[in-house]
Amino acid sequence: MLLVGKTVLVTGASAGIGRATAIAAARHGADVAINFLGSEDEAASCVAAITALGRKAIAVAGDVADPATASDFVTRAAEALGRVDVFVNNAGICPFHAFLDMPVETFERTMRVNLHGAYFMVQAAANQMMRQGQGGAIVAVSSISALVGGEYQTHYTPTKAGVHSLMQSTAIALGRHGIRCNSVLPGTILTDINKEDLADPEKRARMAQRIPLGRLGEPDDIAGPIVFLASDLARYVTGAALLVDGGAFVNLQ
Ligand SMILES: NC(=O)C1=CN([C@@H]2O[C@H](COP(=O)(O)OP(=O)(O)OC[C@H]3O[C@@H](n4cnc5c(N)ncnc54)[C@H](O)[C@@H]3O)[C@@H](O)[C@H]2O)C=CC1
Ligand SMILES: C[C@H](O)[C@@H]1OC(=O)[C@H](O)[C@@H]1O
Repeated sequence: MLLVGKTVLVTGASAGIGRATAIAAARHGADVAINFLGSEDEAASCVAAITALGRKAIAVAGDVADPATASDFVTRAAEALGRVDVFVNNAGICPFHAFLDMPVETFERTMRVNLHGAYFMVQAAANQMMRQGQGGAIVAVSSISALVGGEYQTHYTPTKAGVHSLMQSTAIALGRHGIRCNSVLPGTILTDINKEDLADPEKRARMAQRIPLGRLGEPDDIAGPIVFLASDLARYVTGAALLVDGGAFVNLQ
């Protein structure tokens, strides 16, 4: 159990990697607050899974693209659970689209959710950790896409590079306060974000073949590394980026 007595906040946690992370944190002894947008039922199901593990949980609705959501989420989490020790910035979108006719709205929405949202959420969480005066850990879900391109992800990959860069800069800004900032860089993980893109069995098989570990990832493959970075086992790790991709990145030829 790596997070006993900690309070963990996760954005976009009603499904996918966020949900797996929230539940893994509870399994490791943490109380958990989740931010979500959309399905109340999915959020309630995540809360139920956490409380079934004997931990406290709350769900707070909010669009991370709105900067006001950040202070609302952090304030309500701290009121309900007492404090904020770990913040996981996970919420994200990837509406696949070609470059040459990228709609302005798609570009701007992707930036606002993935990058602006991360910025204001991390800032709000860090300010709460500062008020508590006992340090903390921030983990951002970046991507292998911070390191490589994607033909239909020209709006998305810069946000993931941006999130990775944000962790490097906040690691410097917050290190003296005992707040560690790291990112995880998942490879391709089977979730709703890529359900449509990977619906073609040939594409899916081609992607899996490129992965030395022989399969696409699942949300729990990412939850473990996030829990590790959030925990005191990683107490001297800050400004780091942990690639969690089954070996895909190094498999050039
Ligand atoms: N699935 C993959 O292959 C990879 C995913 N990632 C990143 O992982 C993170 C989680 O994505 P997945 O679990 O894969 O997809 P997902 O679609 O299952 O989960 C995304 C979550 O973010 C929430 N969300 C979306 N927009 C939001 C907003 N404006 N405000 C609040 N919540 C919002 C969604 O409701 C959902 O719960 C994203 O940041 C994504 O970029 C990174 C690398 C690979
Ligand atoms: C959504 C994509 O399948 C996924 O997102 C990422 O960040 C990965 O690089 C994959 O392209």
